[in-house]
Amino acid sequence: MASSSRSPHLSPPGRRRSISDPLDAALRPPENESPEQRAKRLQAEEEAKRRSQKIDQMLQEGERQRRKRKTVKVLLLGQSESGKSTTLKQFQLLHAPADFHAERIAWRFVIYLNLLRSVRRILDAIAPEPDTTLTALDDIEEYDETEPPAIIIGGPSKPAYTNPQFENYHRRLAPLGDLETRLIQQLSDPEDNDENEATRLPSSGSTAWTSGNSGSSSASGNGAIAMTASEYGPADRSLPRLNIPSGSRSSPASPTTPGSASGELAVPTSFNWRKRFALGKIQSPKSEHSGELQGWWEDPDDPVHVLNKCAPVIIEMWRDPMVKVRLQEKRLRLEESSGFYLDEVERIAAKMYFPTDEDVLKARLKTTGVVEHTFTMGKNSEFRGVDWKIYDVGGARPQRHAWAPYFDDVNAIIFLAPISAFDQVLAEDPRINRMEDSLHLWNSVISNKLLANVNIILFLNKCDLLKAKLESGVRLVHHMPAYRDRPNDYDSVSNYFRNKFGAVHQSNTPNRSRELFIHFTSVTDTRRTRVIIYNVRDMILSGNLRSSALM
Ligand SMILES: Nc1nc2c(ncn2[C@@H]2O[C@H](COP(=O)(O)OP(=O)(O)OP(=O)(O)O)[C@@H](O)[C@H]2O)c(=O)[nH]1
Ligand SMILES: [Mg+2]
Repeated sequence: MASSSRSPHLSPPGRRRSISDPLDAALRPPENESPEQRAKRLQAEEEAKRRSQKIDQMLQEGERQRRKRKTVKVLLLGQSESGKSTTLKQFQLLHAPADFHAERIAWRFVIYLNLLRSVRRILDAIAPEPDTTLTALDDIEEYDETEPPAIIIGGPSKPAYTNPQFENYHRRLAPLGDLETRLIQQLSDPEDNDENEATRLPSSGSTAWTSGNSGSSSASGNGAIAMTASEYGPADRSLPRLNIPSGSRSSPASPTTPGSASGELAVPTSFNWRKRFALGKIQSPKSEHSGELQGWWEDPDDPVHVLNKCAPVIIEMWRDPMVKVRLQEKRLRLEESSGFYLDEVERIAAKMYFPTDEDVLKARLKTTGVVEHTFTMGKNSEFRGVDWKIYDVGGARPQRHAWAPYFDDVNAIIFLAPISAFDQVLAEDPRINRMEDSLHLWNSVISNKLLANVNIILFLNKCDLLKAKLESGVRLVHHMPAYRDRPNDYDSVSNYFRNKFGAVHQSNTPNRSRELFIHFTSVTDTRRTRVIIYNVRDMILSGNLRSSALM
């Protein structure tokens, strides 16, 4: 085969073109090229080559940057109600405030439900009770009498009780039963027919909202209320009703487990309820004149109207001195419970109520499954280009099996232990003291070999509640005899817990050189938590980036 004479720099190595190749002919220098023309052509070719090299360089830089983009994975661990989701909300408030604010309105129904749960707890507490002679420990099956518990739970039972106002409150608040059902249906995923796991509360049953069976009230001294769909009283048909999509009405995938002793609101991770209720998505009536969306408060079917109508009764009941005495007798400190809004009923039940940041941080919605959130460090951050992935897991016992798959490539763990919970039991298992559970869980996390090189940050959380609890006279030694005669003040107790958790780490960590970072937190407090989060974030990021030589 004949070969042509071509400019060598135009011929790709290893490839020979036939003389008839039109591209080759086009690229060949003109036959009668003058020296000036040749110089010009060579200059143009040089320029093209320079441009091409520059493009190559830019592409390489892009690739280098892409590879440099690092994801730091952080796992939030701890028992149920330890504050994991609240910590995630604080991260969101810091790194994606616009999203957080856009979603605030979606929390309205959750907040209503939290308020209704508190009302239900009061009604249960003041319901007539027959004489009982059992002690809390007698109630526990399999309790080994030869071995006293390390941590004491429960307390002695009370004699028969009747509250003269019970029937009155009960009757006037009956519409809330129907409202609660409707709110739960609203928050249920119409597509999801799976049975959603919900926390089993240590109560034998709730009488709230129901009529005629007030003598069979729960005797739980723990303030836990069970809610079952069948227990709701007859709905007040004269009240405005909310339009429930037919899918959810026929197969209510209730966030609680109907028929079981469960009362904790939980929406499955797969259902994006926040999006459904975000601003602009709410079905509201349109103005007759402009056709524009008006507020939900103009919708006669909106739940706010029932709540608004019952608000004066709720306030009256909450302020009733006899109710206060009863709650004290039952050691029910509702102020310290999750999702407490009873002191703000007027504001929450107002027709134009719009949740504040604090309201959203206080709202209680149990996590089921694992929720992943990604935040990208902003342009002005020294960690720009870094993705910060946070996994929020369900902390209740039946949820914990889902944690292990995330241990593989995690960079840091924020473990939350609510240190105010020393006198409480697990909602899902009333035989177990919360503090005991937290310490066990802590031990299994820090002794896990897979996590040996993972940064561990411990949040000793709910310090605000711990302070309030100790100030109200609750003594740690009554629940943890090992505390003996140490002072019962906040500093002594919080340091005791710090040492206890620190000692468990010291003795059981598979990595002796691992540093443990401990913070005393109240993660509902935005100002203080912000500072802690900044410190933790920078520590985790710089530690991880440095160790992978990317800084
Ligand atoms: N007062 C007070 N309340 C807190 C604090 N931390 C969390 N809470 C409240 O406690 C409740 C439970 O917090 P969550 O963040 O939902 O708990 P969680 O660990 O995600 O629980 P699960 O999803 O069941 O695993 C919420 O109502 C929070 O507002 C705190 O430090 N102080
Ligand atoms: Mg959660």
